[in-house]
Amino acid sequence: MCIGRFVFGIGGESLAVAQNTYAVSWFKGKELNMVFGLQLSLARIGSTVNMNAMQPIYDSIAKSSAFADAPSYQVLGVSLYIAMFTCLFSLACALGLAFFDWRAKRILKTSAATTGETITLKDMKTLLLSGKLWLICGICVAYYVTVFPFVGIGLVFYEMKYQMPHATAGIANSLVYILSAACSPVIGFLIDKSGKNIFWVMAGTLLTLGCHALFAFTFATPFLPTIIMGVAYSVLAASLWPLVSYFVPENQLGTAYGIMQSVQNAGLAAISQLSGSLVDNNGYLILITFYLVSPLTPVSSQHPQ
Ligand SMILES: C[C@H](N)C(=O)N[C@@H](CCCCN)C(=O)O
Repeated sequence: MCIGRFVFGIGGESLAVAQNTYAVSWFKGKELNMVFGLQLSLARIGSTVNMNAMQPIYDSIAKSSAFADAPSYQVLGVSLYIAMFTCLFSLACALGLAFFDWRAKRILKTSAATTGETITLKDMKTLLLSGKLWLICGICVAYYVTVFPFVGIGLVFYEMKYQMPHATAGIANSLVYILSAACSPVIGFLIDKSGKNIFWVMAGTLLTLGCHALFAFTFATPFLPTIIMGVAYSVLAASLWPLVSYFVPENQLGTAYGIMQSVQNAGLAAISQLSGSLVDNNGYLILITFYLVSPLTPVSSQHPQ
């Protein structure tokens, strides 16, 4: 399983780096934040379908006559084969993209997704010494560790703190992603119109901070902070990722996004472990208080655009 997850991580994250680089190369100076919003929206539709569909798929295979006596790992294997079809769909889309890129290159007599320049060792050194890049990486990791691991353990959190039945807790937990799927493109459009990415990054961070405070210190309905968190996450993600393209030259974008994803994933791996151990040993109040402190890092590391 660990090998499978390792390969999955390499594939998924490389895909994300390529997606971000293509998006900037094709849409910079146009509606870039909206394009990132659309990408986020589709990614979150995928997460929501995954969160809600896999268990029913597994249950219906287990109940089917063909697998009535099958051990659970076989039922799981068949469920994962079904999930594999969405990866094949993704591959088909990538092939379509390659075709359009090749066609654009032929018509425009240029490389569509790059300037034709490749990164040099000198560029790499300049990039690695760029304070702005590391600040964005800091914002990214400090913010994302308060959202993805929170959603990861959210189901049990809603069940335990708010005594919600399993199904209601599942709905509450999916709300962050459902809202993000619905509103990310609109938010991206609004960010394009205002052109103030750093302001929106700060707004998203502060709103998320408020949500964690409500989760930690009140027993008011959790639906309100969950809904706000869905909107705040969309605001942050649609404004943060395009920000890289404002100061990194086009031939270094892939490397810059690769560094950003690596830092993000290193933080997520560590904080997911820490979240589990904090919940088990200290309870949810300490965990949410920890989430409350983490976004302060992005707020304190931002300066006006
Ligand atoms: C999957 C990746 N590690 C990630 O965090 N992606 C961001 C959005 C990246 C911009 C769109 N390609 C996310 O919020 O899911």
